[in-house]
Amino acid sequence: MTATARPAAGKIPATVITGFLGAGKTTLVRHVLQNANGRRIAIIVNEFGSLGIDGELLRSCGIADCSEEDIVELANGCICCTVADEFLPTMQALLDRPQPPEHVLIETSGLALPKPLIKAFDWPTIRSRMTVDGVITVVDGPAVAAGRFADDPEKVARQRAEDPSLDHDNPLAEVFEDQLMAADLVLLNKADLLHEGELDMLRRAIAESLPRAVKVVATREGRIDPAVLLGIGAAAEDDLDARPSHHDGEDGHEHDDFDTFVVEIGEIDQPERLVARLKTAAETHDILRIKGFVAVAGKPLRLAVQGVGNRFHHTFDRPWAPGEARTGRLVVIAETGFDRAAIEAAIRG
Ligand SMILES: Nc1nc2c(ncn2[C@@H]2O[C@H](COP(=O)(O)OP(=O)(O)OP(=O)(O)O)[C@@H](O)[C@H]2O)c(=O)[nH]1
Repeated sequence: MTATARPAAGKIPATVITGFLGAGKTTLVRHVLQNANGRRIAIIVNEFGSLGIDGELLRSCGIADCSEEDIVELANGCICCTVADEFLPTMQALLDRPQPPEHVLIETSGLALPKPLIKAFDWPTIRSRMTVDGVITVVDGPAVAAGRFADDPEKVARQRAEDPSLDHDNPLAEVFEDQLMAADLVLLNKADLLHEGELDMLRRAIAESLPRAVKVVATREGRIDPAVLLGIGAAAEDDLDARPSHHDGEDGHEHDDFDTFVVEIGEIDQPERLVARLKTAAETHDILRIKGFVAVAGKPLRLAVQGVGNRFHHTFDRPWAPGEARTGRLVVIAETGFDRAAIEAAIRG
């Protein structure tokens, strides 16, 4: 890769990759790693659920330049709420390595608000040595086109009638908008699932909804030249006011709008049957995200399963390791209020 502009005073640049559940953040990170051309990149991966699926997916993708120690997982919680306890010590440890990384990519969980994370770069110990080079927001194009994050006007009117002080009724919309408003660059991903007309319309609508001029680029599987992503030189930690949030003025935020659990399943016979059950469960229970690994009878390889809304994808990713229990584990994320027992039953069949 051509050397990208090094931000001020030799600070190590960090790129924050945000975007709603399943938008394509891990896919983008993988693409950047595959095209790093020897650049020493460290990855911090944060997940909402307690299982580190994204870290696993990145580790199993067989990129020569990417060693295990360059992927640091912050699972079990949301990075925006664990900044002091987990994120800052992790960054400190990276900086204190004999050979610190040349660039740090931070993949937030799909439910994280990016602003508290950007603010953390203002802490004195980090500020002197690192800068937020840019915030990249990955958008699930088809999900936006389907109105996934749009308000339901009737519901809003009903709720406002009950509570006139209400700011927003829609937790999905709120997270999605916070992620967009923090962006230095928006990737309108999954362009392969949209028509040209839809792409143009979405590009315009997203650009117009942003508080400042930000480029919106259509991508497929995060395929974009890393030179465009890295080296933006935004110094976002100095520019927080330009990135409004629904949670400005609050001390923290709650994640009780969303919940997650893990379903354990034994060996399955046919991936297609499992996927059919998952689809039905996702549609019936309005599940936002399902992902994990499953063992298939007679197969030495582990099956990686991914679902966003009712769109599923499965692929064998790596052999089960010697001594590793062939137990399937699927993370389920949905808005709170779901029927866990019914979802588990529907998935197990
Ligand atoms: N059709 C299509 N699928 C895509 C594209 N990019 C990613 N995907 C698929 O979308 C699913 C989710 O992708 P991820 O990269 O895991 O998404 P993520 O944002 O990291 O997900 P979370 O970490 O759970 O929030 C996977 O099945 C990907 O293969 C794309 O451009 N087109």
